[in-house]
Amino acid sequence: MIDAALRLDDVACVRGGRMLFRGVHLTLAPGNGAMLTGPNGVGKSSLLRLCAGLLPAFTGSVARSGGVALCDEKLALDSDATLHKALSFWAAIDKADPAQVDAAIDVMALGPLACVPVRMLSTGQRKRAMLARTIASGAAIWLLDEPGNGLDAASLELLGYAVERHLANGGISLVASHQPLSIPAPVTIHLPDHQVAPE
Ligand SMILES: Nc1ncnc2c1ncn2[C@@H]1O[C@H](COP(=O)(O)OP(=O)(O)OP(=O)(O)O)[C@@H](O)[C@H]1O
Repeated sequence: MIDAALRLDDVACVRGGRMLFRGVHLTLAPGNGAMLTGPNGVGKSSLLRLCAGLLPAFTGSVARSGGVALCDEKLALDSDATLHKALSFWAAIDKADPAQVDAAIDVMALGPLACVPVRMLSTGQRKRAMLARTIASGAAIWLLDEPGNGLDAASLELLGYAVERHLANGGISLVASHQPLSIPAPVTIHLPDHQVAPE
């Protein structure tokens, strides 16, 4: 992950004909974490999609170096497969070491559920499974959209620990949340500060 980098230069985003934000600058190097804050609808998910390359910037530029994992509200795990099999499927596509699946399951304390079909997981357990998928991917750049949704206090601690370890290993994280989260992120982009005032 030595070469991981994420850089936004003067980025603006338009969706549905409306400018959501503009003038966003961000430079993240190995070991750097940032938070993306603001109320519902301000454009946090849109900015993460921009960073993932799934949405074009209206103006400005987005540059990435290293693999990207976007963890949002979509489950994207085979609901009929066991958790271990569903995670292994994606790890193979990501060309990740299969051992990383077991490690990710451990990090998110999902060991007792490894043989349970994904469809039987609770809301919080599914969220932990999606985070485990991100961890197992081995991607350098983690884009986490509301990763605390549905997590209990113990799971929130696991999330904080996982991000901390990822950064210590030279990864990068950008985390969108409308609620405070206890995760390492010295940089904050508060999106309401980048909104265009209505005329
Ligand atoms: N595909 C789309 N086409 C048009 N507008 C969209 C599209 N997706 C999202 N929007 C609009 O863009 C705005 C920002 O949405 P976004 O999901 O980025 O906000 P958010 O800050 O992540 O919100 P939340 O905290 O509720 O998740 C919203 O007004 C939303 O309706």
